[in-house]
Amino acid sequence: MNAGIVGSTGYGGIELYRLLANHPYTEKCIMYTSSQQGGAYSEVYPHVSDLMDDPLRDVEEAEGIDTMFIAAPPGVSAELTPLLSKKGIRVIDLSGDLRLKKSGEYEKWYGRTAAPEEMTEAAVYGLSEINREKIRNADILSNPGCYPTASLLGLAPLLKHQQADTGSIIIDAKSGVSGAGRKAGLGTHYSELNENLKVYKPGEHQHTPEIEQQLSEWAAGPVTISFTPHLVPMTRGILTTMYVQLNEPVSTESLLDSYRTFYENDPFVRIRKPGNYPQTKEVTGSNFCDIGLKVDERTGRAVIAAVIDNLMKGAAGQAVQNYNLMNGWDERTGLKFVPMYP
Ligand SMILES: NC(=O)C1=CN([C@@H]2O[C@H](COP(=O)(O)OP(=O)(O)OC[C@H]3O[C@@H](n4cnc5c(N)ncnc54)[C@H](OP(=O)(O)O)[C@@H]3O)[C@@H](O)[C@H]2O)C=CC1
Ligand SMILES: CC(=O)N[C@@H](CCC(=O)OP(=O)(O)O)C(=O)O
Repeated sequence: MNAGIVGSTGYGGIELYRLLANHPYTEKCIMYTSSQQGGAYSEVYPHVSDLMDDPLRDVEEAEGIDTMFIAAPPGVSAELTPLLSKKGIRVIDLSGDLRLKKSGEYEKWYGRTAAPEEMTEAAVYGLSEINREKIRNADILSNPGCYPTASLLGLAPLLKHQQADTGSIIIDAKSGVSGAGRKAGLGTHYSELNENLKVYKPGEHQHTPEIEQQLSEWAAGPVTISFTPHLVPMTRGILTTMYVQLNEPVSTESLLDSYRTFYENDPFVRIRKPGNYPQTKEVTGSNFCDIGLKVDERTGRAVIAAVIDNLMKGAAGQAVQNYNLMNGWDERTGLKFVPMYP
């Protein structure tokens, strides 16, 4: 099986290379660029010297590829996916281009022209644990956003079991700076970021409709959330802390039991014990999503904490998990990493 990476020079691209280089069923990995054709990949990333010195190529020349991973800014996949599909190449898109199904939503939140409707319709939303059966048959896979992955995995059991007051959901999210990509601007300059913490895009972040779309499907009715992301001075990691009013009283122990049952066949979701809340460092470099929670009996709210590595379960890791499912392989193939610690 041969794979290609569009956007290979970015953070999502280099993380995909790290995974595919060790993937037993991927013979070749071809690296594409829109700006640095001809140069060796190891010139962009010297840490892969002697491992990947192949020249970077132009995607227009793509051939002999079975699956193309697209890890490029918004708008690229909307244009490229129809062309690749026509060539019979399966697409796994890490951007937000194919995630929003409702007409007008992409234009509203991303401020640009949406992909052709038939592409968005054909794209399967790749939240692996929830959509496994559809993913197995996908030719176009839309990989979830980093914040939506942590938020949705943390909320799925409550929503699917109709235990949540769906008008009450607050998601307070924090991300490491690699989430902004390699070419991020001034806001990610060391001296702006170091010893600092800030809110950005409260109520207007592009992942809001993606989370609402999935929650509404589970709740079988419209769900509106309050979603506030924060930028944290660390390289990798996302922590989402979610506050949900419960419909009926339930104990922490019993809610944790129902989460454990819900995810019992999902090797990458780990549910913590009562009183144990996951930390971003505990999943770094791995494809795990770790979840801890407490029912605050005083307020009747569940407080749920979910952590992921934004470049792994939030991007390249989940993309490879979906690649495995699409090819009928064990979904853990090439992903059996113990998290890096400390
Ligand atoms: N970073 C993260 O944690 C996550 C990122 N994502 C999404 O994945 C995508 C990639 O993000 P990330 O790797 O962080 O971003 P980066 O900015 O690090 O890299 C993006 C890469 O895209 C390439 N690119 C730019 N313009 C074009 C173009 N017109 N055509 C083709 N390629 C282009 C660039 O490489 P070159 O100039 O060589 O072509 C660049 O290296 C984004 O859509 C992002 O939103 C999703 C989940 C998490
Ligand atoms: C820290 C940080 O800046 N994170 C990025 C995540 C972007 C992303 O993943 O964008 P799409 O999934 O929409 O392509 C952001 O908040 O915009």
